[in-house]
Amino acid sequence: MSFRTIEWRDDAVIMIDQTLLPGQEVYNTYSDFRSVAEAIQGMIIRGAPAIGVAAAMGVALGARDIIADTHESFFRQLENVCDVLARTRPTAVNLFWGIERMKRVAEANRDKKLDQIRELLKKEAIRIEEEDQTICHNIGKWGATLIPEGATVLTHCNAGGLATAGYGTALGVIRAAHEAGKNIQVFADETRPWLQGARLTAWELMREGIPTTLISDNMAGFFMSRGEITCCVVGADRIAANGDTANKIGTYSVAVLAKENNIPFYVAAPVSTLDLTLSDGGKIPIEERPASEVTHIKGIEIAPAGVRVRNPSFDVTPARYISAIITENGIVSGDYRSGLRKISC
Ligand SMILES: CSC[C@H]1O[C@H](OP(=O)(O)O)[C@H](O)[C@@H]1O
Repeated sequence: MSFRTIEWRDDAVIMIDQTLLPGQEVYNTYSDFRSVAEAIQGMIIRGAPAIGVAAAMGVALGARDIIADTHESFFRQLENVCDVLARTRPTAVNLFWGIERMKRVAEANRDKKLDQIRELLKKEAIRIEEEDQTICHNIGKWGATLIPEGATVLTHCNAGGLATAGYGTALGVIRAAHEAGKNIQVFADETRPWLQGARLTAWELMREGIPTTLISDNMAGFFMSRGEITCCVVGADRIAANGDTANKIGTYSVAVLAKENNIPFYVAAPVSTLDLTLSDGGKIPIEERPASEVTHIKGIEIAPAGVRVRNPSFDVTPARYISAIITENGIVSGDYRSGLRKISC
């Protein structure tokens, strides 16, 4: 990949600015938790696993800056740091998973000195980023077994290195199949309105010489109906206990079209994206983002001023449209409720 999505360096957090891609590869430095929260909310960094890492590093930055004479004061202020980060985006469960993991480390070491707790939180945040690399490679290995030689794989949004700590989930499957010499090619949905496919997925795959064709979202059905798509692989932001999956808006449409055309539709995600507390996808919170993301592209207005806009950033694909869910622990299909519970352990 030769880019870094996010990195802890010299007691600061370095992130590539994804709003400037593909035109500019710019790295920003963040020294406080509030600016990390703003980066998550503004999609400087985005993608479920990536914002989980960013939130964890934000907690570590916040803990470092807390001024407290007592543990009670420290932990009360740490709670506020976590709340600010938790309020950035509601759908990707990885964000809350990362924050809760950091809270557990702090709680488990409540008996230590404050500076020791701060150091342990920094190490945990770095560990989460490092673990994600391994997790995504394992997702790739499992998922590549589902990708036939010479396949044309359609993907939606960006579930790539930019959405994780570097290797990707859906793009991890694609990378692993490519690295295994399967001569695959990719059709990438542009993914309106934020254009993660056009701006990020195409950028990632072209850098690695993976043959990629960019299409507008409304073309996916056309190519499926003409037999040009072998399978679909997408990421996820939250997977309910029954397998219903929240992912970027438009994923549901791709899944229904895939079913209609008898094309396998796969979801690739780490087990940290599972939310087994939710029985089904109807309870997954769906983020609504600013109207300007729909009415403007790169600051250029493409709709009449004042037009009414809805901008749900995710939709939920019912499990019946999902052929299999690929995780770092293996592949689940069929009875998702029991399969996901087993694979999550
Ligand atoms: C492995 S990334 C999962 C998921 O996150 C993206 O959403 P966003 O770009 O708004 O953060 C997209 O839904 C990806 O599939």
